[in-house]
Amino acid sequence: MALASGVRFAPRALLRPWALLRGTTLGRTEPAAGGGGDGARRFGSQRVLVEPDAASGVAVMKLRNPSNALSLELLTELVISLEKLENDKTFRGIILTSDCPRVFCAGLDLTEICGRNPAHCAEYWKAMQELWLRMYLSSLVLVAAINGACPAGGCIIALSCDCRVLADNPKYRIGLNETLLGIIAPFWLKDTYVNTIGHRASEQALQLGSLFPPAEALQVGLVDQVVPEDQVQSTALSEMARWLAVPDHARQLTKNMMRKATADRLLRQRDADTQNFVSFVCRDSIQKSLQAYLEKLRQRKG
Ligand SMILES: CCCCCCCCCCCCC/C=C/C(=O)SCCNC(=O)CCNC(=O)[C@H](O)C(C)(C)COP(=O)(O)OP(=O)(O)OC[C@H]1O[C@@H](n2cnc3c(N)ncnc32)[C@H](O)[C@@H]1OP(=O)(O)O
Repeated sequence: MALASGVRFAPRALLRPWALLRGTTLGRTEPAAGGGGDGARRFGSQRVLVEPDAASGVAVMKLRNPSNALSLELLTELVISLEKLENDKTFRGIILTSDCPRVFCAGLDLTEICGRNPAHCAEYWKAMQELWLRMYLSSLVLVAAINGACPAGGCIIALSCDCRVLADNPKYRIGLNETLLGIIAPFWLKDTYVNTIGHRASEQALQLGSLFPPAEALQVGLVDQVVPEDQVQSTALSEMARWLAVPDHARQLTKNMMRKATADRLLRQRDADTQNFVSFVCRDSIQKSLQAYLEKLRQRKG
């Protein structure tokens, strides 16, 4: 972590050369609609589309998985896209949004932990930890433009950003609803919640598994702005400008000062956290609940 320079403090050594890029098209670049020079070239993969604007130093990163459930592939592609932008000094900020109607991110992809062996569950959870660590400690400004439902793992992604703009639609609820699914948010999610909305509000919201509609999310401090749906992107850009008005080194070191202890706590206990997760989700009772829940989701669709 090159803390002294104040430029890059995301822990590079965290990234493992996962051999799981099956079926991805990472690194492919294509001209953006309307053509243009280098500043308009977008790149991406099956599940993440990146639209970089070199002139402003801001890239828009769009999730485009079904329901944006956090599959292993999506987690990996997000980490790689993030790293690519962090390594390119042209970029100072990312707006993270969804290309999927009505859903920002459906949280953990439950098919990754339902009926899978412990080794797969462990690989999956490590990838989840990795993305959170990368995002939470990113040297870039991350603004979440939340244009859809944002439960559980979706909320974690949003919380790891520096700022959140939520579309004013009562169906777009946000929060950590794990308890209602019979699961428990691990300590680092709890810590992130507490860092964002404070201890008492987190205690209540975590125990009750609250999913907040926009006005309540704003009131509790879970999001920074609630705006009409067609203004989410423009508001995210205005927020970005506000954050980018601050000198990078001062903002980055301050961000690190605020977040490092929380991230370090996970880094110290990463293996134990993985073991807890695996032994928990591999229990018969949890597997049965997961199966029933997935079935309910599929039936609800019809
Ligand atoms: C002391 C011990 C300590 C132990 C520590 C261990 C802790 C272990 C637990 C760890 C907890 C980690 C924290 C994170 C948890 C999670 O994220 S759990 C996932 C929570 N997410 C949800 O509950 C969301 C479920 N989905 C929905 O509510 C809706 O789908 C939606 C997001 C609101 C979108 O609605 P709509 O647009 O109407 O789409 P649908 O038709 O409902 O869905 C489309 C298809 O997508 C599938 N799908 C949806 N969500 C998921 C998902 N999360 N995983 C997998 N698949 C999902 C859905 O089934 C549909 O599929 P098809 O029918 O095949 O199209």
